[in-house]
Amino acid sequence: MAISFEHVTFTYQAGTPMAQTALEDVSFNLPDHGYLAIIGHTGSGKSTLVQQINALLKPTSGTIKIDDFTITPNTTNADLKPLRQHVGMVFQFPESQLFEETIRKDIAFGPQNFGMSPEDANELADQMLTTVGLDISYAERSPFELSGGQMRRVAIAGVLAMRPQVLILDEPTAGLDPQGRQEMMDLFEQLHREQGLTIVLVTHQMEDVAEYAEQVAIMREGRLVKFGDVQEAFGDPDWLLANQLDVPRAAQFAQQLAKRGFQWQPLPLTADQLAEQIAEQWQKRGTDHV
Ligand SMILES: Nc1ncnc2c1ncn2[C@@H]1O[C@H](COP(=O)(O)OP(=O)(O)OP(=O)(O)O)[C@@H](O)[C@H]1O
Repeated sequence: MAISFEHVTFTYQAGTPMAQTALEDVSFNLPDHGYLAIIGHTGSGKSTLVQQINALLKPTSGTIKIDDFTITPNTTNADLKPLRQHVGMVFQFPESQLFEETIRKDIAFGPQNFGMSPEDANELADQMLTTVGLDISYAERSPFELSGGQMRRVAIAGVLAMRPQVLILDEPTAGLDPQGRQEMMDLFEQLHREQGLTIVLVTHQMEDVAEYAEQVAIMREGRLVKFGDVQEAFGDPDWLLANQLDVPRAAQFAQQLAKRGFQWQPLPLTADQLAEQIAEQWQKRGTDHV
C-alpha cells in the first residue's frame, strides 16, 4: 500500500492549555511495497507519526492517503475500521499483550474477532506460527512457557494473522540479544520481499536502517527534516553528525579509507557494500600495476 502525508499536523490535547504539537506540517510519499525507516531523537514525533498511519490518531490538520483510504480530521471511526485491518502494528515489547491459554488461541483471536470461523482461524494460526519460524508443535502450549524472543514471534504471528498489507514496527528488536535481533530483522525482510508487505520501522539502530530499509524519514522536533532513499539520505555523514545522529559503522570506516586514497561511488553503508567496493578497487589497482 502506498502512503502519502500532505501537510499533516498533530497536536495532543488540542484546544486545551496542555496542548502539545507533536507533528508539524509533515509531507511525504512512500511507494507501494516500500520499506521505510523512521529515525530521530526521543520525543521527535516518530511514534506519533506511525500511529497516524493506522489511524489510532487522526491528524489535527492535513490529509493522509493510504491506497484508497483518505484520513482527515473529520474521518469517522467507522470509516477507519477497514483500514485498521490492512495496517498491522507491532508495538514495543508486543509479547506483553499475549493473554490466551494457548499459542494457537492467541494467534487466532484477531481473525475470529473479525468474523472468521474457529476452524479457519486455527488453521491460519498454525500457518502463521510456521511463518514466524516456530514449530507447529508449539500451538497447544502456553505462550508464557516460551523465551522472550519466541513470545515476541507469537505476538507478531497474531498481527500477521490479520493479513495486513502494511506492517508498522515500533522498535521491534528492543531488549533482544544480537542474534535474536538479526533473526527478527531477517523475518521482516522476508515478509517484505516474499509477501510484498510495506514496512514502516521506527528504530534507533542506524545499522538496521542501512541494512534493511529502502527509504528513510528523519524527524526532528515534530518536523520531517529529510525523506528519501537511504543511500541518498545517508550519503552525507557530516549532515548526520551535525544532527547528532549516528553514522553507520561501515560508512565511518569508508570515510577513514577515503583519507588513504579509496574512492567511493556511492558511499558504502553496510559491510557487504564496503567489501564489494574494496574488492573492485583492489582488482583495479592490480590491473593498473600490470
Ligand atoms: N499522550 C501524549 N500526550 C501529550 N503529549 C504527548 C503524548 N505522547 C507523546 N507526546 C509528546 O509528543 C512529542 C512526540 O512524542 P513521540 O512519542 O511521538 O516521540 P518519539 O520520537 O516516538 O519518541 P521516543 O523515541 O522516545 O519513542 C513529545 O514531545 C512527547 O512528549
